[in-house]
Amino acid sequence: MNTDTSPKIPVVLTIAGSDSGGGAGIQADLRTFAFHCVHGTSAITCVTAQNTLGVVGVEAIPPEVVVAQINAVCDDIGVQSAKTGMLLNKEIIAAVAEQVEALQIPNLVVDPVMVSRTGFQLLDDDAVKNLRNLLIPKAALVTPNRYEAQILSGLPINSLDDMRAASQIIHRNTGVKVVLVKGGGMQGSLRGVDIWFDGHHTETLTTKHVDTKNTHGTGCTLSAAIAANLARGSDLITAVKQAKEYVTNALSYSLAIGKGQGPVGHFFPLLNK
Ligand SMILES: Nc1ncnc2c1ncn2[C@@H]1O[C@H](COP(=O)(O)OP(=O)(O)OP(=O)(O)O)[C@@H](O)[C@H]1O
Ligand SMILES: Cc1ncc(CO)c(N)n1
Repeated sequence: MNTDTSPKIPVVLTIAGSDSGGGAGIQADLRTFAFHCVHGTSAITCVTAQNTLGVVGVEAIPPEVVVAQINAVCDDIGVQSAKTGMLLNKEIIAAVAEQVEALQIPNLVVDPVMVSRTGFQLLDDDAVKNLRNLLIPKAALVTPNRYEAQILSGLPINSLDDMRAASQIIHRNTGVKVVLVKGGGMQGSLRGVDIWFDGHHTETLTTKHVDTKNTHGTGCTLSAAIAANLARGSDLITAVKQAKEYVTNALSYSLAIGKGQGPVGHFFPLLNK
């Protein structure tokens, strides 16, 4: 084959856990990458047994195997951006932070995954310190949800003003370039509202609230879409706005599968054709 005709496709890396139900984690990330026309690569940090009802088991991948996956991808293929999702424990976080630094991985989006929607703990209690001190400072963007923003800022969050205050504290405490506090865990129409803080400007990013119980994977999908948009050349605020639109569409076309909270649906570009 004449490789000169190969399209130039950006490459993105996800460092995250596997979700057997296919709605979140690595599975959501790779699907999101494909629908953004970027080539997805992965470093799996843990394997979860989960479905739409919740998480029933989790097994960690040894940190050196996580590192080997990151190196295998970066040494040969190279990436234009990366995201982290479920990292599970402090050893994996420290190893990932070291590789991000050593390999100078660009455009890092950190989704500081801590607890599933169904209340299952996805990060050890003693791992928050490493997330805050080692990994988040290396990110272009950190995307805590309501619960994660409360843990990272120490503030209870019940209003938009609380989300704004938390974003500023997280920015100050970690030195991350930009904080996006997500509103999916808030009440009513605030569920479609996120707060952006870059150290100078606060922006309130609003998309229409979608009334559905099938919201599994919104956070993973958002951070994966942001990383994909960055790899395609969008600036950060544009990447976030485009990703929010994608998530809103995915919520509108979410899948009523399983007996619990179904996943967001990525097939909207292919439907009604
Ligand atoms: N019902 C909704 N309608 C519109 N947008 C929503 C809704 N729920 C969540 N979002 C949006 O989805 C994105 C992810 O936010 P959310 O707070 O749900 O993340 P998360 O809790 O990390 O997700 P996950 O359930 O995957 O852990 C945000 O941009 C948020 O505004
Ligand atoms: C593997 C995995 N990553 C992230 C989340 C958060 O939605 C989840 N439930 N499972």
